Amino acid sequence: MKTTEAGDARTRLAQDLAVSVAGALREDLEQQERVTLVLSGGSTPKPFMQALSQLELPWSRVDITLADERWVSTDHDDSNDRFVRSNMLINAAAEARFHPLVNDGKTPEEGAEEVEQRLTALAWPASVVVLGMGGDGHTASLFPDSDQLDDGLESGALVIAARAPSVGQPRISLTRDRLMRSRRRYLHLNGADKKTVLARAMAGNDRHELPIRAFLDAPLALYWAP
Ligand SMILES: O=C1O[C@H](COP(=O)(O)O)[C@@H](O)[C@H](O)[C@H]1O
Repeated sequence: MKTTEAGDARTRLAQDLAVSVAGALREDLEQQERVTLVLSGGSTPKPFMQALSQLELPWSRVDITLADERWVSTDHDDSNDRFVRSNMLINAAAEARFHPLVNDGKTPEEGAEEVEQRLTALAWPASVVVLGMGGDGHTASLFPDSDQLDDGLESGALVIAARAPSVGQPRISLTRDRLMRSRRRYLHLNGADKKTVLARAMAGNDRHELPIRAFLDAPLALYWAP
């Protein structure tokens, strides 16, 4: 496929996903006062967030948080917080309330408890969780080479501090348990490489090898473009 065609397909996919997510939030907002939307960082979600931000919704009743975050300052290039503020909390969605995963703690280990308390106050189950996936099969910050992977997959905590040799910055991540406390989950992927990784994940069951597997045993809507 030519690059421009792939780009068009990714843009259409991002728009379709935005329409689905907005529909889900609207549906839940008819039943409850506030709803929770959990988003992922990384490069894939940018056009999705921009499309979603333009859709009409009672955004002031939407609480947005992240599946994971790098423990960096909020003006750092790698900050998901900054990414959400620049690409999601704009247009109509500027009215939404954002709940960051970072605080003044020097490390995620130091800051995690306060983040846990803060996020506990949101409406759970979340209406929507949008996951991404890395080429190593990680999702959120549940990395195959992380000493905290078992905790992330098994513990009933809301968040964990996570470190992995494969990534430089310390992270904070929602646990599998919390990500699964959601009415709808979407997996947003672009590219042939990620399709191959997902196919491998679907063909096996070792969650330590490919942590995304921990999310494949329950409904997960796949949004993939070449
Ligand atoms: O590091 C991360 O990577 C994955 C995928 O990122 P992408 O750049 O390939 O879209 C993301 O889902 C995850 O939340 C993030 O921490």
